[in-house]
Amino acid sequence: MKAKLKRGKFPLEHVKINIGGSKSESNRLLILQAQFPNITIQNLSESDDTIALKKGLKIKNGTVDVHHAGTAMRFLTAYYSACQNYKITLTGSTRMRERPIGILVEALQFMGANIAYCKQEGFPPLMIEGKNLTTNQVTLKANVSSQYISALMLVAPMFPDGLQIYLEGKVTSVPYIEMTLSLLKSIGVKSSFTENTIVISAAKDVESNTIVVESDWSSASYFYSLVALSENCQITLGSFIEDSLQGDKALVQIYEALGVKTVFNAFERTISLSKTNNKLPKTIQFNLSNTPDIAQTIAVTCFGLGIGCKLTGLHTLKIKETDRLQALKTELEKLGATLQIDDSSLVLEKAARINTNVIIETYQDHRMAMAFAPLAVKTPLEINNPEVVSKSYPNFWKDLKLAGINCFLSDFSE
Ligand SMILES: O=C(O)C1=C[C@@H](OP(=O)(O)O)[C@@H](O)[C@H](O)C1
Ligand SMILES: C=C(OP(=O)(O)O)C(=O)O
Repeated sequence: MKAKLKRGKFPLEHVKINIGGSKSESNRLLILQAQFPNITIQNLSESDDTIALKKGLKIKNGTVDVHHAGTAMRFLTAYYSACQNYKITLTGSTRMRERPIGILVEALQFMGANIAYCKQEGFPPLMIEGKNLTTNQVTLKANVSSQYISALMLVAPMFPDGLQIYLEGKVTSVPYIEMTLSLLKSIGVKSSFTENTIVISAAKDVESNTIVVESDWSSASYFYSLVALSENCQITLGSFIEDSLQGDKALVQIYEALGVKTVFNAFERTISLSKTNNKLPKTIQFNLSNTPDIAQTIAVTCFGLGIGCKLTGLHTLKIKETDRLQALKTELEKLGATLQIDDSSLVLEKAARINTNVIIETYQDHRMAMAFAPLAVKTPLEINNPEVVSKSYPNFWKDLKLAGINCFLSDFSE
């Protein structure tokens, strides 16, 4: 498939888009609901990653394939390990089999889990035989992926004496750990996170509880970019709250610097994005170690605006759906950008023009497709394999159309 994108009637007036539930919140709540069935979840994400996790939770014996879903892979590894009598081979896409999981597996093995590598040590697929885990103190490296930590936290209530987790090294993607902590607290599980120690109490049951998943801030980033790149545009997005559990709400401050104003409407649970007349800086600098998923969006916005940027704290990008730093460099260079990358940062120079007739490759990464799409406001664009967006945002192309971009999705194989 290919997506041909072109600016439509733009700007549109009164655009209102309902973005689906956060996949991060949804996948945590599903693991908790598997332990405490009296939790009710509303506005659950419809993303592939959530569907993969949901399917996985129905299986006790056999093979589970989570495809590209990092959270499903990590959270289910911990969950199956702690469920007595489960016997699962847990696998994923080719890329998933290249994404490291050794830190989590070692921590679980230390706690008594029965996990073996089916192929390469340190990587999926895994063979897991569930049992009661009792060792309730564990130390693990915290600078590679916060998902390993959230995975342990989510099964901590199943341990007879709860769990104490000690974090080694500089903790990465901290807001995701805080999100896990908040959700545990919201269902009544006692938990704390101070400095490098997380403590979570055991819980056999919790009070009945209905939790409404907030919409996905990472998905909102593409509309922030669209507004930033347009001359004059206003978009309302639902349903979002000021007191979000999602670290990517940092978009509000980051895009303020890129000329986008956010107004929260607490009653309607919406945000309205509009263009400010503020003079743009020549270059911006952000450390994104708390918000890795919006790095691609920000880099593309800066390129489209013709301003430079220095983005640091990007050490986790190499082990995501693709090597995102390399993918960004290759695709932005096609468009005429000059940029340097190293293992944890990206420096983009101010660009004077955007090359036309460029075809963007997506490398099986939903965020490559979605981060480049808003550039269509500036120049017509083609994006290969647009179907990748379903990993986190199945309605992305429909919603982009609502926002005034003509999206023609078809198979151009002829
Ligand atoms: O816990 C989560 O829901 C996530 C944590 C982050 O991963 P890392 O902790 O690996 O950076 C983020 O990139 C991912 O999209 C979702
Ligand atoms: C990195 C991501 O997801 P995951 O690690 O859960 O596959 C993402 O959605 O950008």
